Amino acid sequence: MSQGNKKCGEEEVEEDETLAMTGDDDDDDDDLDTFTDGDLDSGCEDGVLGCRDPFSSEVKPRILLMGLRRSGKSSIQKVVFHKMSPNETLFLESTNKICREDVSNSSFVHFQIWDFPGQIDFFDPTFDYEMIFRGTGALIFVIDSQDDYVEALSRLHLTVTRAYKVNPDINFEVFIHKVDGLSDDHKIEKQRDIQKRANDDLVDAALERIHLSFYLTSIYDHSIFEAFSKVVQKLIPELPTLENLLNIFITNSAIEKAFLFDVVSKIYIATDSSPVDMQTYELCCDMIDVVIDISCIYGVMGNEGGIPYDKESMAIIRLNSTSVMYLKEVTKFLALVCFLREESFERKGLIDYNFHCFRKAIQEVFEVRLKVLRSRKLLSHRRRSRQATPNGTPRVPS
Ligand SMILES: Nc1nc2c(ncn2[C@@H]2O[C@H](COP(=O)(O)OP(=O)(O)OP(=O)(O)O)[C@@H](O)[C@H]2O)c(=O)[nH]1
Repeated sequence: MSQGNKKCGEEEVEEDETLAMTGDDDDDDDDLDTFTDGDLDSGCEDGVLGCRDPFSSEVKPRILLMGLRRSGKSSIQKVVFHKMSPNETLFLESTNKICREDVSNSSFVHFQIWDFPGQIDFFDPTFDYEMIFRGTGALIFVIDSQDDYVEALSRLHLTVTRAYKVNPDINFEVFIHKVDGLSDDHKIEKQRDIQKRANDDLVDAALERIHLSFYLTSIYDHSIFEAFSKVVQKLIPELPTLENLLNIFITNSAIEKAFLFDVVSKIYIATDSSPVDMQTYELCCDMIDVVIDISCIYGVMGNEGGIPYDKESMAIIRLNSTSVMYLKEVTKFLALVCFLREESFERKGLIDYNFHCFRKAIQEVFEVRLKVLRSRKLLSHRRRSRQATPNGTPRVPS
């Protein structure tokens, strides 16, 4: 099914801003001074985006997209989060500013993506890279596998070592990208070579403790969604609980595989502990496309104009391999997609009952998360008000 349904995808993005870099700034406590006033106003009011909030990296982690020019960073962002069709990315213009975007699709998927222009020197003294790396959850470094990657590897090394010094908790993710043009053997060979060289560079710098994760990706198939799913999953603190709930659900319902999907982005935020088979994942993505496309055509649009996806959303697809795919709404943004044998599906009543319990448990996890977020906000609000005098000016330390 088509991935180019922009209408369905548009709602996922709360805001899309382009930040301009300005001069340097010594004040470590106020990250935003590195950007223009306009950006400050539009992007970070009340600490909603958490830029001034010391807990921001936990509340809304940043995912940085870095790499050389034309490696495919903007294309990845557009295809995964804007439903742009891969062919349209041919016409994307080169990014010349840092583009920041808030992704708040679901109760669990909340983060900011910062797309960096390939040609900038982010170690320029006027550029506050410490501020950027400090609030970062994951750094995705994109390497164009169809190009000579010697320069990309040295830039990767520089980026990773600098970032690690500022924030050792960053997850370093390397996308060996544009592998659609390579044969299977060639892909494996490239991955092995890139992985070896990147790790050797770290060993030479006595930084072997830095862990790099590698993924073979392309916007022309589902590999980019799968890789992004894994990157995002590492940033979800509730992941073990979600996996556990899925394990309990599938064992009690004779289901073979279950994914918890963020419907808009098709990122799966959790799955049970059995291994993920790429074909199964692709079928699940296609099923979501079918449901959303059919709902867009025949469904009733809500007042908010979001995707036509609600409590009633469900679908059953019988495959000719005697398997059944079953999709059900879990929350406003999440769907459970299951794979099971036809004979297991005869006990649909039991599956639906177990699903009811599963959904309730997910909602409880979500409520706990909300409570934690609220208390963090309150805490940072109190800290800020303690730092300010009644008329709002900063309190001068006595
Ligand atoms: N074959 C192939 N081409 C891709 C893939 N991803 C991106 N491209 C192409 O690569 C070119 C550059 O993509 P961009 O997304 O603009 O690259 P960028 O890294 O954002 O570039 P800058 O903004 O200059 O830093 C475009 O023509 C894309 O169509 C892929 O997975 N496979």
